[in-house]
Amino acid sequence: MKSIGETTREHTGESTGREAGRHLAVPEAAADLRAGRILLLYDDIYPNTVMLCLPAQFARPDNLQTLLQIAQQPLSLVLSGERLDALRLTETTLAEQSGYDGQTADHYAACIRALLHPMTHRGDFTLSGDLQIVRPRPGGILQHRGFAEAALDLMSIAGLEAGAVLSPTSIYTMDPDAFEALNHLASQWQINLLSITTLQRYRREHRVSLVTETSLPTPEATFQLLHFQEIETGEPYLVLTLGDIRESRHNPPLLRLHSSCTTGDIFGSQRCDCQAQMHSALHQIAQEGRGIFLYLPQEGRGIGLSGKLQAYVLQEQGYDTLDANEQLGYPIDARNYEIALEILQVMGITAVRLLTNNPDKIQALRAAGISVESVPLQTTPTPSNLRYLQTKQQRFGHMLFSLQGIE
Ligand SMILES: Nc1nc2c(ncn2[C@@H]2O[C@H](COP(=O)(O)OP(=O)(O)OP(=O)(O)O)[C@@H](O)[C@H]2O)c(=O)[nH]1
Ligand SMILES: [Zn+2]
Repeated sequence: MKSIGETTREHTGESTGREAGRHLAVPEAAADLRAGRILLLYDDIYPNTVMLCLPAQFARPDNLQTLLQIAQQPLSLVLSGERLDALRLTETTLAEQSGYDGQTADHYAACIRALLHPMTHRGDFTLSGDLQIVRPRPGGILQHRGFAEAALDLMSIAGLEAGAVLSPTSIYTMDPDAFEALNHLASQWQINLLSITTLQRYRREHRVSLVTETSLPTPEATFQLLHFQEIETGEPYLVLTLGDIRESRHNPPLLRLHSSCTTGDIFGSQRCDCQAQMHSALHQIAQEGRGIFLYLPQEGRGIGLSGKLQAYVLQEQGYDTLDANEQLGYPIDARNYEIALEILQVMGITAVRLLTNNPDKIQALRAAGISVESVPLQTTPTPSNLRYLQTKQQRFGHMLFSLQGIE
């Protein structure tokens, strides 16, 4: 008789049909969770209990009843450290303040819903009852091989709220008939399975996951919108694509790597030329009917909105954009393009025509083996952004031909 570990190491992790009770790859497991389905998590190397996992945001009396029926044990709720700190909760058991009537699915559902609700405060609960609150260790499954860490990593990969309901089954992976019992449980309840090793490998190999794909009609064109999410931080990376962008090697598509600029992109700030660059890039992609626009959460060249706005105050006192960053103790440019590169790799892009004036971006892509032809993205200088553009040209090395002849 094979142990769970032996059997799953033989297993490819790939799957064919959509029938339940299968061993899944991580993106499939994430899709199951997004569909509100329960997942069976098991450790295929270290002895442990097999765990049922449900996204907390989908917890309802009916699916909690299913968990209680399968496991016949009290439920646990994993919340992020940040959420538990906000609720001022340590690992403890608790019940809803009013209406507690024992271990029922209705009670659990109300309690979980309340704990997830952003307006819930510490005073709304009394500390009694049988919902076990679990705080995952920082760093997720890469730091600690536990179910709580696995569950919250999975929620982030799936783009779901950072909360998961866990319920231990009576199957223990050291039992001689564990594998048969696990498969029997999975097919009896139509639940798919995911091993901790599969998840850990995915986390080692990926920093972002593709959460949603939808379409986005804009004045320029109707783009395909891909929402990638950084697993560790939850930061969004939005990709607009147009046309067939595969086959990049022989016919490289236009690519814009656009660093977010709230003041420019949203309000049209004239301190910089970000919005003009954004519109120009989208327009050029639309004109060609083909290309990629990647919106990177790198506000203020990576120092964040607060830092950038403080830098603006210094610029009003005479500092240029580079010296203002340094004066505040920030690097002059805190960006890197590692996640953008991972996204391009996931999308199968090996050659691009990069819309930029920034030699660092060209260098970052070439260093990663992407063939890059640079396409200037020049805007017409305005009185408000001329000094900013001149600083970029003279001190950051940007290739800004539009400034030639302007004093
Ligand atoms: N710290 C800081 N960031 C700024 C300032 N003005 C714009 N930014 C940020 O700079 C980034 C845009 O960078 P740019 O230097 O305009 O352009 P680039 O992305 O380096 O290069 P291009 O591809 O040629 O556009 C965005 O993240 C903006 O929020 C500023 O004065 N200070
Ligand atoms: Zn800007």
